[in-house]
Amino acid sequence: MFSRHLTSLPRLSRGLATHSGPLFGAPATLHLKTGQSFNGRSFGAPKSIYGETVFSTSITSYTESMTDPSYRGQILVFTTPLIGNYGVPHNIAPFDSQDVGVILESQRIQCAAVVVSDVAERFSHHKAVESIASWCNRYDIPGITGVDTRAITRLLRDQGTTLGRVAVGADVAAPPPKADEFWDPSAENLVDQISTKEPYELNPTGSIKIAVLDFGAKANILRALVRRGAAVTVLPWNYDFNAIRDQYDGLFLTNGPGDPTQCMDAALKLRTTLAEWDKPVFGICMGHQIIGIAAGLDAYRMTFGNRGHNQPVLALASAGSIKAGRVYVTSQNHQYALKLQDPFPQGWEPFFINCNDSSVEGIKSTADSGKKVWGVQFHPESAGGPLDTIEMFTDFLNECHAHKLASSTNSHVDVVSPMVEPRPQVAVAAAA
Ligand SMILES: NC(=O)CC[C@H](N)C(=O)O
Repeated sequence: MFSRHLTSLPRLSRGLATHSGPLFGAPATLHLKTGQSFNGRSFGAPKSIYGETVFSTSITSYTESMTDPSYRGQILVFTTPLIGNYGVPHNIAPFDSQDVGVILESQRIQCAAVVVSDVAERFSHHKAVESIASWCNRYDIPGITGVDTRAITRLLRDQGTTLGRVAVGADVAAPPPKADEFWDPSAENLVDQISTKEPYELNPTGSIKIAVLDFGAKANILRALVRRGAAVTVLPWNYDFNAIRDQYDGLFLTNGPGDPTQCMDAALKLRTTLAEWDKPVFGICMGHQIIGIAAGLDAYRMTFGNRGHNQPVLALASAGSIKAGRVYVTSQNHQYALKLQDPFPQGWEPFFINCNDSSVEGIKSTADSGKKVWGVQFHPESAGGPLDTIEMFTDFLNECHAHKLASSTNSHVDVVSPMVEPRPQVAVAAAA
């Protein structure tokens, strides 16, 4: 099977990369800190790397997953056996204030390494310009293929997310690393490494002003706001938003990598915001965890987290487009979650619960709290789909418009209508 892939290398000439040396074939081994090792073949960058080994049950969208900044520091095991069959698109969208400059979730591959059962070198898609191996090579990301990803996943599911090392080439012959040699990305503030260093604006002429705290934003979150007419100011994760909050109609907190308790600075600032500011606030994944911590909930580390595009969540309350009692299929990528506690902090209630493991999937301010604040553990914007909950962005912006109207003398209110996500437009423009 492996040799079949070698036959399609000429196709790489359409790509952007130049390559020195073979993209496939060197021996490679995945070592887990718990003592297990899996031998396969290397693809992408021929280098060894440490990381946290996690698995994703996504069937498609490896390009979006690999560019998701929340995967920073992680060795990503795909449970889907064949990865790479539709190649990798050109990841540059024409930059203007309407969009975020890329068609994937960020400008580069963010995960530390990828683990695949059967990587496809022969790829086919009208937007593809290179193979996953070529792409990994350009971003210096190692991959390992030809390993039993089902066995690895079952291990990770039983023993939990585990530190690992992908050893490539000469390192394969070396003994496995000792327990204290493994690098733990969660011990670092990964958010600080990835968040924007300076504020910047998108769509400055938009009809409603939204501040975004960037914990490692996926591009499609910014697109989802801009496409619905928001003027977006993206701020560093620990920016003193309270000093400028009067300029904005709403606050959004993004996804981000690592342990949320590394971002206590942001949670404490947000606690002040929530106490003193009554405009709408919406957070996704890391943003939701920060809202929860600010509200007085605790975050904990799950055994193996939830990663995939097929996570069912049950709505416990109705708000905007979300109806209590319905199950929504969602995209997720998280290792931490908010603890379900009874009673919930005053003024807060659970919003969603995971149908598989009963973890908290969302919280919201109660109707009598006088606030409009929501956090969701899943990704409503999911670029890889499903889009069951995408209209939560419309709901958020409509609440911002309504609040703006209520606090002004102007009687006209802009209303954002539910919309079909025009996601492919950006990609078409890039490919043309
Ligand atoms: N996608 C995210 O924002 C993930 C949040 C956090 N890093 C976690 O793993 O739980």
